[in-house]
Amino acid sequence: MTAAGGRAVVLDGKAAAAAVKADLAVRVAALRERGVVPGLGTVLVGDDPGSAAYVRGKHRDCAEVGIASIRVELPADATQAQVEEKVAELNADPACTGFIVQLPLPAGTDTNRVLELVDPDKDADGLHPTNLGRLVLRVREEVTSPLPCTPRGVIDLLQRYEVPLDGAEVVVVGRGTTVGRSIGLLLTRRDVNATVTLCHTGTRDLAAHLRRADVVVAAAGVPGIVRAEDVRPGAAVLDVGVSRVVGADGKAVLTGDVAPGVEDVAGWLSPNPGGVGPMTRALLLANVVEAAERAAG
Ligand SMILES: Nc1nc2c(c(=O)[nH]1)N[C@@H](CN(C=O)c1ccc(C(=O)N[C@@H](CCC(=O)O)C(=O)O)cc1)CN2
Repeated sequence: MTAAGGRAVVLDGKAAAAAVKADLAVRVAALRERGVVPGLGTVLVGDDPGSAAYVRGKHRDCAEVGIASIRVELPADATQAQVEEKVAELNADPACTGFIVQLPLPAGTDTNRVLELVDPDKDADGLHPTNLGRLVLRVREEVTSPLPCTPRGVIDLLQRYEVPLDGAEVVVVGRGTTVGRSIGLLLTRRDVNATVTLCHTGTRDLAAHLRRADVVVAAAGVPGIVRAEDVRPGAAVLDVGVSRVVGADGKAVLTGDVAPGVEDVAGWLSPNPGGVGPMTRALLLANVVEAAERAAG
């Protein structure tokens, strides 16, 4: 499907996530018939309302597909040792077949140290150094270790809507851990075959990069950083950024990285909300189910 009438085709993440979850529900039922119950654990540290809402959403999704839920919560002033202890408990818990530590962790917590302590076989986020390393090493073959959820969601959406990726110029904006740094590894695998440029705050002329992109993945967390005048007509634009801004009515609203007007230039556009976010959640469940399937043989 391509754009018609000058407006972008919507990359509908809610519909795509529903399809992913329907498939997973069947696979979970098959696992349960074999006596295997996949279980997702979450570690939430602190009282950030956004993080708490994401974690609640993850457990709602689990209930939808038949995955068991294990919730661990710690106060914002939890020590590094307390966070590490919870990770160790989930590593040892047979009811937990995969888990995540909700990010960001409060200031003062060593995030990398925490992520390193997650058992790579239970790493539902695909962010353990071993799994990121496997992604680097296995660029030529089917990767069987968990993949980071948002990059996986971006590629799934692009492929579902048949956005051409073979030989495409992809510009990623943002070099964060959960998206920017790893997405290039997936997009440059031989079965995808895109060419990737990773732009960030040190990039000299972002607009020049954007203007030649066939696909833009905006994951900077800077509202409106991708402007209509910088998007090549017909390009696919995926809005992954999430920023909390205060609206005209004084209320906080979530906003993405893509400025209004891009929908009139782009060929495909993932809305925000309703685009990559729901896919991030659905592919987290996929990582949990696949880990349980691998463990069950
Ligand atoms: N351990 C992790 N922490 C974080 C990740 C991650 O992948 N693993 N990503 C983000 C937050 N995140 C998942 O945790 C996430 C963000 C957004 C959505 C989502 O579905 N958003 C909706 C809108 C929700 C709203 O309106 O409040 C959408 O885009 O439609 C899901 C998951 C940082 N932390």
